[in-house]
Amino acid sequence: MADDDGLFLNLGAGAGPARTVVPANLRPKGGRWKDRMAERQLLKSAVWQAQRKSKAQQGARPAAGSAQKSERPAAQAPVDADGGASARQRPRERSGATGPGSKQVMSSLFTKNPEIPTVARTGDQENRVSSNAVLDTSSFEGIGLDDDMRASVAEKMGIVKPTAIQQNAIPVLIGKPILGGAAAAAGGGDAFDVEREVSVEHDVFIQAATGSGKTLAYLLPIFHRLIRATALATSGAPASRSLGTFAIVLTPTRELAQQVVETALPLSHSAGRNSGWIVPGMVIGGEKKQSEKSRLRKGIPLLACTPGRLLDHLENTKSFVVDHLRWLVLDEADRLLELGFAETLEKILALLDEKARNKVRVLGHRSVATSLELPRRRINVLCSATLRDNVKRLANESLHSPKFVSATSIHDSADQAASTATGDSDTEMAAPAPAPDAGAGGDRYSLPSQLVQRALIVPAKLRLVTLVAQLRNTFRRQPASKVIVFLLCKDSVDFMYFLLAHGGAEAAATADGKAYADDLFDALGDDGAPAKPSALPGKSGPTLREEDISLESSVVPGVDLYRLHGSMAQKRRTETFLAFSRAQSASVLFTTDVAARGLDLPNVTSIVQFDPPADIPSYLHRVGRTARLGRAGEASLFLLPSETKYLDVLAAKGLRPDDETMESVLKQMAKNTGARKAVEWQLRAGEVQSRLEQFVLSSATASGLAKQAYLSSIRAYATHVSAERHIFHVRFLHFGHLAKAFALREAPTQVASGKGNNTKADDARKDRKDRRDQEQAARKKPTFKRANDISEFAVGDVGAYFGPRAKRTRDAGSDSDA
Ligand SMILES: Nc1ncnc2c1ncn2[C@@H]1O[C@H](COP(=O)(O)OP(=O)(O)OP(=O)(O)O)[C@@H](O)[C@H]1O
Repeated sequence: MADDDGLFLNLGAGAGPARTVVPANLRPKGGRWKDRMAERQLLKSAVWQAQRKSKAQQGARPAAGSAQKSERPAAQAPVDADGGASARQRPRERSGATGPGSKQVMSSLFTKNPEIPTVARTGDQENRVSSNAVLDTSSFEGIGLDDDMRASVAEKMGIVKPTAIQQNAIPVLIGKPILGGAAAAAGGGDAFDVEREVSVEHDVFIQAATGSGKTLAYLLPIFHRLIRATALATSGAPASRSLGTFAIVLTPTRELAQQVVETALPLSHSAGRNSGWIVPGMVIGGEKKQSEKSRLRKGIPLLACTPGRLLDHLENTKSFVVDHLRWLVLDEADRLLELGFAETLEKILALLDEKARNKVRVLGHRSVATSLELPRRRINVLCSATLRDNVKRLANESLHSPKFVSATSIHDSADQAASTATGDSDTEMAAPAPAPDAGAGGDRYSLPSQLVQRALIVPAKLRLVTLVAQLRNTFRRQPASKVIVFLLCKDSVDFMYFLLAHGGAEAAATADGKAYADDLFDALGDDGAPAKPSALPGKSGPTLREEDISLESSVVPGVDLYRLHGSMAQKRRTETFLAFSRAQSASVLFTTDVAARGLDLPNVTSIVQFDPPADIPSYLHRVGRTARLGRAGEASLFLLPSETKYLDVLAAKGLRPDDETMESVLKQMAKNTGARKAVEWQLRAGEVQSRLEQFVLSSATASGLAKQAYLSSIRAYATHVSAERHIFHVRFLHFGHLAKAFALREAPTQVASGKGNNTKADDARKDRKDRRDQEQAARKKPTFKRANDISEFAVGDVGAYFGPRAKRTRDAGSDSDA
């Protein structure tokens, strides 16, 4: 007994009332009466649980059904002494625990959980050489970048060497000079200035891992050529904004457009006077069309925009001059297609082609607009981190004489490119460390090889506390971490943001006058760090305020919390995006997939996919927000035991996250309280959960948000793609257990009564409809027009594919730009 300083519940079968032995380090001592009371409540509940279990054991049967079948536990499954899930993974701790007189601790969190399947460790993820780093062996000089530009890129952006994709793409986009044939190539006009060298122009497909510098891979050559054209112009219309737009960059989201402009801004101030006129700007909707029109009238030589709004201006804005357009870049091409922009893209391409046909271009060095330094025709550039079938089709239909450029190779066709993951290139170039590419089903994906991926199988009841533990551990290990937590829907984002901001507040007088007086930090032993809630709830408790860009967390001390989703006002979205990007200190961004694609949020150290991604590309883009440009990064994926098969889906695409156990995360959280034994860390976890639940009970806003998040995420869960519905199916969810993940003590009645739940008949009907749709789609001539996913953004043409927006339950990260 002396060495057993854990909570001890003696439950001899039929041996009368349970005896509770409280160890010295856990015994309520001193402090406020409320703390002692809370502690006593916990102990009481443990005794009660133990007694129930003891009764259950008398008629115990083996648990039925595998976890894969259902998250719902068997009605009378035996309850393990230290929690079903953990005990099954650690047979030694489990052994003897259920016998009469054995040591046992009960927490409702650790009982009646489904079995956690064992996941094989891949174990080869640490210490990999990075695949998207800057190349030491190369230089911008070596790939022909203009001297002045090189100098100012180094000075203004601190960028001195190219990444592998830049090393390969920049020379192709700059154009290799060849001799002869100038007059003919130049259309016979202006022979005076037609010189010996004419570029061979290729459209370009740029495919590289996330965070490998694709944006500069196309921006640098555009600026290089415009600056040279300016420098060599001898007469004609002077270089100025009034010449109109020379390059258009199409992006799927407004944030991405904004990011392109931010990246381009320092370039426009490079190379002295020759670049000053190359002003980057954007039209993305969200502001008055009239003010966009007036900016277009002034001229925007480098225009970043979203597709709907571009098409609108092309059709309706007379002062939008594209006579000299030389580049059309489709950034994140795969996402543009997924969002259903295919038709819009087609119209844009057709309109631009038509406008170019009507324009007779006479080339020569006299003026910028006609300069031979620029491509003779419009160059289309497609950028993507994935080479999926739909993107390949778009490439085949929209690119002329294309080059497929990756970090390791340059090819003439998409199929050649897809067939070579690394090496085996048409053209020699520096080969970075091979990234884990996968090519199943003709798709090709690449991830930074230094990224460490983990999967955590967590029963529904323990999801919330494990997330809290995960975040606390991360910041304890690396206090300056930046973390992004991906969630399924905007309501979950609002709830988590609010809960983690206020849920650990030291004291709060709530609406009904009760005091919320739990001190989470005592429970977690935060080395005496005082809880500093961002806003101590006032009389009516805290509220979710639009004007707060960030809140200081009271649950994960010293950490600033941000949130981002498509239902936020555009201004707030922009401010949040910028604030989180610039944050230098510990911060967490809760977001939907609105932040998954293309956003360059510097120094993000870890990604937590608390809700699984909608599909594989989403997985790829989410985790791609870390481990950028050669930096280290880690990504963890939370799965329910019933979702374990998703690991096979990932493995089929070459994505093999390592297993991380929930216990290790929870133990780690409790470690600095001195808790070592299962009874201790489980008690800590139970306390955290219980206190978050108390907060939700005590705050009207929190409980409203929790219920809304709970209902919305169940609805969103039902929208998983049909191919994965055998894994992600509402039928597998245990609504009562899931409520705990939202700090609710029970499932809100709307769902519990079955209103929010799909019936078997509903599921069967949906399956039949999906099958019919698939068959219909298969009968049609293959085309890149079909969106293959439910949009996170609900933009433009999405309605045409999926019906009215109101029906969608995933986050409507709206980018409506039209
Ligand atoms: N040669 C370089 N040297 C140093 N930093 C660079 C270099 N090229 C790009 N960067 C920086 O690397 C970061 C990632 O670049 P970028 O956003 O273009 O990557 P990406 O490949 O487009 O990623 P994603 O696929 O996620 O959109 C940016 O902050 C950018 O400024």
